[in-house]
Amino acid sequence: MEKDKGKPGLVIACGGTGGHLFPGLAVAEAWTAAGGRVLLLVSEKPIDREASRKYDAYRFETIPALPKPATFSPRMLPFLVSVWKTIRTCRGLLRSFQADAVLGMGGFTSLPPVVAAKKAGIPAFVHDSNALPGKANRITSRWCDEVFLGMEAARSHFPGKTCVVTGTPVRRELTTLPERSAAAAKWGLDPHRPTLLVMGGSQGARKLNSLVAEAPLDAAVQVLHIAGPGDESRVQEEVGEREGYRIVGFCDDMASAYAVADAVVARSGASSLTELADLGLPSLLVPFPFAAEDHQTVNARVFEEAGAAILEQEKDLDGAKVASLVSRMLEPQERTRMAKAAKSLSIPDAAKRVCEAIGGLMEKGGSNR
Ligand SMILES: CC(=O)N[C@H]1[C@@H](OP(=O)(O)OP(=O)(O)OC[C@H]2O[C@@H](n3ccc(=O)[nH]c3=O)[C@H](O)[C@@H]2O)O[C@H](CO)[C@@H](O)[C@@H]1O
Repeated sequence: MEKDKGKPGLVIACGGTGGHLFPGLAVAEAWTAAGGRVLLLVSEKPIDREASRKYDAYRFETIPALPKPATFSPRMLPFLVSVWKTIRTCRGLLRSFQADAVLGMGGFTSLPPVVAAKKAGIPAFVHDSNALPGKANRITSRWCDEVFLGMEAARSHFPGKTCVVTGTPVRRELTTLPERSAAAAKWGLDPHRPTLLVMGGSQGARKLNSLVAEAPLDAAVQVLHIAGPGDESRVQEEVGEREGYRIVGFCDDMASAYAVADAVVARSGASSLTELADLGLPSLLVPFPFAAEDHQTVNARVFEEAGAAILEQEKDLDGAKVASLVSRMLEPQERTRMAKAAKSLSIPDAAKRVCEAIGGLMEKGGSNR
């Protein structure tokens, strides 16, 4: 590919899930706005295709998603062979794009591009958005010049590394929401009624969906329920015909969804939490129980301790309890108090901070490895 001379080229590895892709896209927006070029590396997973559809102005390349098997599993050898092959593919991509820096947004999909950057003598960075960083990022950080963090709580997990708390980048479209009335009209909802947004992360959440579907919510409360790809019709069956209850599969207009919400029931993935903090939305957080090392509980605890959220484990909930907690969050005084606490956790301009940190290191003369 022709290099657009003078424009610094950043490769962003952000495949595997919305929690990597969307912050990666936010960095792409900030980097190009500052005059740079970007190449986004995603996986072949359907969620990456679905979630990146709206962003076709950017150049995307796919590399394999690399789920790491257990250390002594017979699948370890094929995994290492795939990592090695993907590092070679990435070296070719970095060369043809004439990359000046590489940023991994998490997961083992970030490892090969970061290692390829080290081999090419290009500065490399990793961003971790969770309070308890993933194993992949802890390993990948060994090849990185600096580590960017979404939350201060993660710092102690990267001993000996230079860590910068940048916050987690949020897409530009979520920084200014549409009018509530326009958003309500889009979803066929009444802007004057209290509205609950239900979201299970970019890949949905079956059990959480059912808990809300069976909750005997106050009749005045409307619901916008993002069921996730593939779970829409099952949730619709569970809910039945209920006035003021909208169900969608994957939502490609989160700005309109947030604009109509007064309170949220959600998993506690880091990007969702960052958005709730930025927008000052009270939440009932139900961590995905099988998330690696239970990191979603650690994330949710940060919000619970700040008074921004109610934290409940899925196993301790039933429909009736969900309904009572939702009523509590929607009570005006409680809602205001929680909204303020959520806002206090917001780190604005995270994408800009990431870009400035990368640019700063590039100016200092690139990789210090
Ligand atoms: C199950 C699991 O292990 N999930 C992890 C995954 O994020 P996962 O993708 O599950 O969840 P996150 O909350 O981090 O991100 C969801 C993102 O998708 C967007 N969205 C969601 C639904 C939808 O229909 N449309 C849409 O655009 C949200 O606005 C948000 O930006 O990586 C995160 C970052 O390491 C972790 O914190 C999560 O714990």
